[in-house]
Amino acid sequence: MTESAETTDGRFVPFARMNGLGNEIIVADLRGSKARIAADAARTLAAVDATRFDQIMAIHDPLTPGTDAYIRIINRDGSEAQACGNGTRCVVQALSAETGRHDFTFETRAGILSASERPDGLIAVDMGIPHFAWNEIPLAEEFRDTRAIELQIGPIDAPVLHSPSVASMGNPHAIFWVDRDVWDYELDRFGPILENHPIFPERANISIARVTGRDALTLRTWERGVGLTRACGSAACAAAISAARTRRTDRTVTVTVPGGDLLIEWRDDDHVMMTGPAEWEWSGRLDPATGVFERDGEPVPA
Ligand SMILES: N[C@H](CCC[C@H](N)C(=O)O)C(=O)O
Repeated sequence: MTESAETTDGRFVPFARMNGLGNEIIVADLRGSKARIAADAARTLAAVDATRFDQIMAIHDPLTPGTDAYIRIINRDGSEAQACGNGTRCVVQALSAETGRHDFTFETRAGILSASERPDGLIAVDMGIPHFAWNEIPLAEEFRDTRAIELQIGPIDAPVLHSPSVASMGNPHAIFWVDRDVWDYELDRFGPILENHPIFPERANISIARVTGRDALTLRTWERGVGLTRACGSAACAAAISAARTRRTDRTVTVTVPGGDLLIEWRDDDHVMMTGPAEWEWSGRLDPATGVFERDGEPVPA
């Protein structure tokens, strides 16, 4: 994080452009400020190449004693998400660089989670416990068994994708199982239709997954409020637990996403652990009300 916010008129807050396996993340530091990042400001930042992002992780002062920060998660379209695994790793790396600490506890809309930077630099996040009940995901109608729900796309008699597993990792996910290469499917075409399907009253993150072994799967995700991304940590968790729940894999799985590998472990205490990298790219300052920004070392815009 940068120290330069004080040199502005107070509107600007420090941010870092980072990524988690190619999931494009802006970590914005709003601690000590009453400001929030406006949805319009987020959309403005998303429209500029340099600051195009999948999620903004807005770090706020803690609400609950014992936590290090409250994190608001903002999607590219300005909507809010409950969970973001890759972004959480970026926050850990940023705060670890700032404080020298390695263990953190955060609060998000999905609850309280802990995360640690390991000596090898990888970051492990406790993504909490999954939820499988139809009304917790949520779905618009009752399904007793969410390991495979009735939903398909493509011709009625020869659907291209069908019978997804659905799960909540704090945010809603649908996982379509496929036998062929995950790149063979037009996720850019089906993603928007499925994300906004009436069965998902809060929309959903849509993934296609191919099981490649008892401990491995490949995954592509169309993210709610974003679109195709190179990685989605909560989707990797949702896919891994759904694979284990349907006996396709064991409970520890390497999930290969377009940006690389995430290790997911569904522990016996029901918590889902996600381990992977985070990378800093550059830092700057932004105005949370407008989305006006500048890189460190450049003059502050008027
Ligand atoms: N990229 C994130 C997921 C963001 C989820 C968001 N698109 C939503 O639920 O609205 C991750 O690594 O978990």
